[in-house]
Amino acid sequence: MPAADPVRRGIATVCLSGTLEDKLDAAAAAGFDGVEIFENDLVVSPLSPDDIRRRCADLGLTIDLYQPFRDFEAVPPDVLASNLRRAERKFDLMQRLGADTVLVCSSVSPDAVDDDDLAAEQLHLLASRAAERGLRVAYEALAWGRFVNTYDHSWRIVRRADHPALGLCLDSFHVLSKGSDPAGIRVIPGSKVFFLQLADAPRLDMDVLQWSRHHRLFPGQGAFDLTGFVGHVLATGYDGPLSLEVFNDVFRQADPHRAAVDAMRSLLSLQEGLGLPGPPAAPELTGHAFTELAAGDCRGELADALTALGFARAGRHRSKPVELWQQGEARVVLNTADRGGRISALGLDSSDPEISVERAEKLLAPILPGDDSAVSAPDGTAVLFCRTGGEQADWLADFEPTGEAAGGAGLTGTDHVSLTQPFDHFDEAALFYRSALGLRPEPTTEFAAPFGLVRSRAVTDPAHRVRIELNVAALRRGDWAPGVPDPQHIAFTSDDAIASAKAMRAAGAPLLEIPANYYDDLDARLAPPPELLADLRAHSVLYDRDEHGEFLHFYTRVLGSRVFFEVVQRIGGYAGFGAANAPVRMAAHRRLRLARRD
Ligand SMILES: O=C(O)c1ccc(O)c(O)c1
Ligand SMILES: [Mg+2]
Repeated sequence: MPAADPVRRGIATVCLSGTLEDKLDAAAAAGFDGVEIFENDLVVSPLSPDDIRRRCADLGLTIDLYQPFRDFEAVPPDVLASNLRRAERKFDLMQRLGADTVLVCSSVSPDAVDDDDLAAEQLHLLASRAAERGLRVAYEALAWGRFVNTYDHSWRIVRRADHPALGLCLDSFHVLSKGSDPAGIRVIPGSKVFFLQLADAPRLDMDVLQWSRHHRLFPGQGAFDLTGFVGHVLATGYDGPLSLEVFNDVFRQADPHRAAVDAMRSLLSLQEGLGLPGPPAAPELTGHAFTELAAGDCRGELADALTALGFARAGRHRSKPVELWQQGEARVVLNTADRGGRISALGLDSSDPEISVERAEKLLAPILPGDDSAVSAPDGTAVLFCRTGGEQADWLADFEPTGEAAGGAGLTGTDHVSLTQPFDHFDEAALFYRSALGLRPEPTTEFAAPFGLVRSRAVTDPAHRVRIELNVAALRRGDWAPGVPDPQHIAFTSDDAIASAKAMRAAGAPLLEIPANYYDDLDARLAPPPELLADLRAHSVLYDRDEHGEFLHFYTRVLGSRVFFEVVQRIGGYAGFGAANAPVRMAAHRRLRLARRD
């Protein structure tokens, strides 16, 4: 980031996997300025507090917070005495660490009583003990605190305690999970906000402690309005770090270096939303230029299928074993140098490809070795920014036209690309596409598929010219699940799906058969007009409808091990992906795999 960047960025060690050393190394490598040291990470470490202090200094990290100190306030005198003794030992430790602020979270103890005056009096005492050593106390209302569980309540107590070494820790999760109005934060003087912790989360209707301890996400990955929240906090004059505190079961197991980069990307993207210095604005993405398949081991099968779908091999790469297949504006590139039968690259048209790459790089996307117009997405798919048909940098110029003409089956372009993500990188991928590419995430949906729940989230440009659908098994898949491993597909657009299906079937396309039960159920649920239902049934075309419009779509069989094609027709403003029909497709693919094995 430029030297003028005024924002300090921090991360709590609890966000990352591994030992304290692993966590500190990862935070520093990702460019964080500071850390919150989580008590358990220190207690299990063989490093002395002095070692930790030195190590952080060597890594260029400040220790911005020591946390948490629990169950302190509003207790009978004997408990208070023992709590103060506990606090003094932690103050000793903080002085050795060189950390000047301790987080005290609101009590969940059965010893505590519902008495704000007593809480304020005892926190005042704690703050004066801290002040004697040049330390400060940041009081945080846990959403499940026994008596104090909203930020406004914690602020009333801090105001009543009235000690310069006592302030608030505001944590976006506790405020937003309770549905509290964060605008009220604006009345708190910035000098009394000692610390700001940031976490996003999916909207879940569940016990708030469980929600917090297992499902927090980095900003931009969940459903909370973090930009609005931080805007209110900054309006108070708060000038401390933006620090992430994310308890998440997946991140706790993930490579900490990778998770720390994901975390940093979330803060850089948040800064942009706040109008703070950041990467160049995202150029408009204007369409799917092409989708590349690594086809070295299944070129024949893919070429036959594309031919039957009405594509022609329109070009041959001038220097690489790569073919361009085209129909209308739908383009598939078969790269026979690479194997795996997977989608290896997304070619996206950008109004300014150079700026698109520069932005993605600033948002920590790895530039692809050997191709400075491409970055690597979290699942390893290359994302190339291009300008189809432009005067400069037209990627099509790399292809020698073959003169082969498309038979044509009514396909006009690419509607979307669907990529199943590795379980551990789904949230990272959604944030990557949102931040680095400037796409917008749609709400997360879930559906029950034959081999388990599937979670799905699409990212699109505002005009829906680029759509990328990200899917993941909602739970880590067991060994049994025999569905297509990590399926991926390219969906092409047609103005008349039924006519396209007819033409493709006549040309011998390997289309997927849909069982009669589906059409009986469709009739019961949506009652399409009888002639339409008969056409859908006759051609194995699936159907969906919502308040915006209608959707007709059909699929090919799986080609190679995991890739297939879809044809879609959108009528009116239908913006979904026919999620209700996905289990039908999955079961049909499964049946074919079994048949192939026999
Ligand atoms: O889950 C907890 O106990 C916990 C601890 C410290 C925090 O800052 C917090 O937000 C939650
Ligand atoms: Mg917190």
